[in-house]
Amino acid sequence: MAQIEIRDLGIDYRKPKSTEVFSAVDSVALSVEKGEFVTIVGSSGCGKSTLLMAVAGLVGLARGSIEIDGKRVDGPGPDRAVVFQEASLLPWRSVRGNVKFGLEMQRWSGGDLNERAMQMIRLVGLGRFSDYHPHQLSGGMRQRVNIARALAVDPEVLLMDEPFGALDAQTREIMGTELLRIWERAKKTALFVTHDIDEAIFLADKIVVMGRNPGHIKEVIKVDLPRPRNEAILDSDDFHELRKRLRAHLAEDMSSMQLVQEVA
Ligand SMILES: Nc1ncnc2c1ncn2[C@@H]1O[C@H](COP(=O)(O)OP(=O)(O)OP(=O)(O)O)[C@@H](O)[C@H]1O
Repeated sequence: MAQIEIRDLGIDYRKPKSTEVFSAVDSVALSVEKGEFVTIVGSSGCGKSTLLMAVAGLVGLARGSIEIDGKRVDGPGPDRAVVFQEASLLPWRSVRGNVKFGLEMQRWSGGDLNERAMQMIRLVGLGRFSDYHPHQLSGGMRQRVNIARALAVDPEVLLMDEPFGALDAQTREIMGTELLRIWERAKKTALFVTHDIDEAIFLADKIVVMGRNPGHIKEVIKVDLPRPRNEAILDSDDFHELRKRLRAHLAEDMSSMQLVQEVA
């Protein structure tokens, strides 16, 4: 049995200042195996975040179902942790305090809590910075704290919405490699939304390519590149081939968007 099973998913939103409802995601079916790293790509507004938030239990479903380990998702739960684009850290708490915060919410306490927090901080490579406060960290370091906080509560599934979107290209690449190292040790199932084609390939066991109007899955591409991966893989023929395939998908979406704008 797959760990995440999405069947015939549909999500509707209300248009701003209107009673009219539109379908943001429709007829989405997806299976994700335990421990798999799945990236989600597609042009802006095609429903990537909506799909991720639905798995997080933060968006209501209009149609279909989502199951995690056979249990229907009907709201947020401790089996899932979300990492957003902006590191949402408490500025008055240290790195350790921030990581402990998530654990406190789940009623951890005492020495266990401190040990668990430090274990996660070391896992993301910030052992020396545990007493620093968010304003004393770089953007990449802040996102590591965010990831440590998400992993600390030991979720089954890690949901990431453009977690490196606000970082510069070089830091982003470093964070990608770091994330894979962490993921390989933490052995979590991961769903990762990104605009970046190279990032989508580099991280994934499989890539979900979404199309728009309404958001749907166009293709699921299996990535057979060997692991562990490093930047050298970006120059391999297989990587180039996958990049070409994804670019073609996105170009197709862009040209259909232009057509809609011209007709309008
Ligand atoms: N809370 C909301 N209420 C109404 N419409 C929404 C809401 N959230 C998203 N939408 C709309 O739903 C559609 C899908 O949005 P979503 O953010 O899921 O797309 P996305 O692929 O993640 O976009 P991007 O890549 O730009 O972040 C868009 O048309 C967006 O405007």
